[in-house]
Amino acid sequence: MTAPSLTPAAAAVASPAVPVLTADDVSLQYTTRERMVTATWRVSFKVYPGDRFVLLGPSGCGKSSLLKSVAGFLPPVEGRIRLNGRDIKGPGPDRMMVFQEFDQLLPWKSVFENVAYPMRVNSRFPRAEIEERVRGYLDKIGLTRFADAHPHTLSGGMKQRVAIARAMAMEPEVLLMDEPFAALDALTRRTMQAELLRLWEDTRFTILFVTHSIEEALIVGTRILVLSPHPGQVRAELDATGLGFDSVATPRFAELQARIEDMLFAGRPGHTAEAH
Ligand SMILES: Nc1ncnc2c1ncn2[C@@H]1O[C@H](COP(=O)(O)OP(=O)(O)OP(=O)(O)O)[C@@H](O)[C@H]1O
Repeated sequence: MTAPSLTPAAAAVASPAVPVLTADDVSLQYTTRERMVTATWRVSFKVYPGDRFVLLGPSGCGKSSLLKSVAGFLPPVEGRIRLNGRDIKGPGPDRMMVFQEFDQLLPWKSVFENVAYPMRVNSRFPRAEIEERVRGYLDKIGLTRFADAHPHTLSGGMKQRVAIARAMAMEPEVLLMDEPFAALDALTRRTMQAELLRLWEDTRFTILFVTHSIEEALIVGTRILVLSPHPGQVRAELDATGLGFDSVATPRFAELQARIEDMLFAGRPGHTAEAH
């Protein structure tokens, strides 16, 4: 009897050992008229289905550039990025991005239409399913009552929720999140982190999440890639499985936090390893 063949995506889900996303020795550069900037230098990592994979590092280490490259907007000058075994050649609906900025929604469209928009301009789902899918995702993020509202009437947190619903509704292979909560106040940021974890518990989607907050990385991430300052190189990959809000005061959380701080700040003024 021959084994049933699986699509690359289905095969990746069937075997947790098959990465959904692979970056091999990825170097990224920008060439402007005045100079050439190396954003990352030979960065490698693997993201497995259901990972909440965090890229963590100081400002300018190339986190956003890596995300842009995975999204298909910035080809590597060296190395390869593959999604389900295929080289990334450009943007696609299998990788949806959530940004930090509150102005990522279309201001002239309602919340409902914002969430529906990528589905309407893509053939990923049958037309007849779109409305139901939008309603389902608005319900998931608690914004059903605001379906007809326009973005300018929403708070920052609500706008980010809409952006997350819009990206999730496409059911991408990887959800790309570029400091999605960085512009929110501390309280709303916590709420949104908790909400993301709740949504993840529901469907275990794959997330590639960029942050420069060590605490956020430990709360949100299952695996953390620590990058050195500019140009970004891999310092370490850490397992943060099982950590969350409940573990903020635990020895394991403190130990990982201290290790990351040492990696990022050792030798800098004001940093002493004994402080931990
Ligand atoms: N469009 C661009 N043109 C030229 N240089 C750029 C461009 N975008 C980013 N860079 C440079 O590439 C390097 C990496 O930038 P990137 O935004 O990826 O870092 P980051 O780690 O995401 O930083 P931050 O946390 O501040 O957003 C920086 O030196 C930055 O100045």
